Amino acid sequence: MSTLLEVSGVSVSFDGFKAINNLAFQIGPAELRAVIGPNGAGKTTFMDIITGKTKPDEGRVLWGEKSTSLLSMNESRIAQAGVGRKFQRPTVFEDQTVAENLMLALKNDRSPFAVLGFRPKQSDHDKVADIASQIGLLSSLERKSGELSHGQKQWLEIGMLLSQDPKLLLVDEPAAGMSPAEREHTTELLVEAAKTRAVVVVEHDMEFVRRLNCRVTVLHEGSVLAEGSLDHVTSDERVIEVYLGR
Ligand SMILES: Nc1ncnc2c1ncn2[C@@H]1O[C@H](COP(=O)(O)OP(=O)(O)OP(=O)(O)O)[C@@H](O)[C@H]1O
Repeated sequence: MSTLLEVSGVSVSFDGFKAINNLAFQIGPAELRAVIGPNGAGKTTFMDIITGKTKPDEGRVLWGEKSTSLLSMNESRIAQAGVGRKFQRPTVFEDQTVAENLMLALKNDRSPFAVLGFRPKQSDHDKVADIASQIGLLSSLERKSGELSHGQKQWLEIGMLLSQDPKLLLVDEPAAGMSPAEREHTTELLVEAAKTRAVVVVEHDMEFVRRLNCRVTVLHEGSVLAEGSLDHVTSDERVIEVYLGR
């Protein structure tokens, strides 16, 4: 299997505390992966390293067919290279419609000035409709985003990221605060997205992780403690110890 992202030997310390410790992680170009781990395991720092927000003290982060190092790139270049990140709280433009939010994201320029002189082509409208259908918001295109439910706002933001066609999508706790029906739709959305790109989902909710039905990486104290199917990792004695404190 080819590799899209390869992290190896990565460590980072904050004031002498090793938040990431000799971390190794690989993901393929069309793969869904769940990353779990107790509080403070290093999940957020791991994503910060991939997106360039935090630079590690040592190690390698290689990207794409040419194994380009992401470490020499700043955050915006890493985003341009195809890394999209969805934070926990949705950050859509509440006064704009769903269609307008998607159109803005499509143009990859969120400044209102860029929109003033912008005349969307038919192909842009088609792409917006296509993404709205993927995220289940086709019938809500003309609604103001502020009127959407929490779950719908999360989907809209995922759609805004998808419209930029990232090769790797990092998603932080997508199921938090969602109703059971919304969680189910989110699962489908992420599984579908991972058919054509790599998707890494950081999640605490094990039921949600089970439904993703994908390979799971367990982080603990900044390293990979276990990796494999959810059944495999949850039957690992060390994982049980970390989660249950035994
Ligand atoms: N900028 C920072 N300065 C100092 N310590 C930090 C910084 N960022 C993270 N840490 C510490 O590094 C460790 C890993 O934190 P991180 O947020 O990556 O864990 P996490 O797995 O995402 O946790 P949670 O599930 O609670 O979000 C924690 O002990 C945290 O306090």
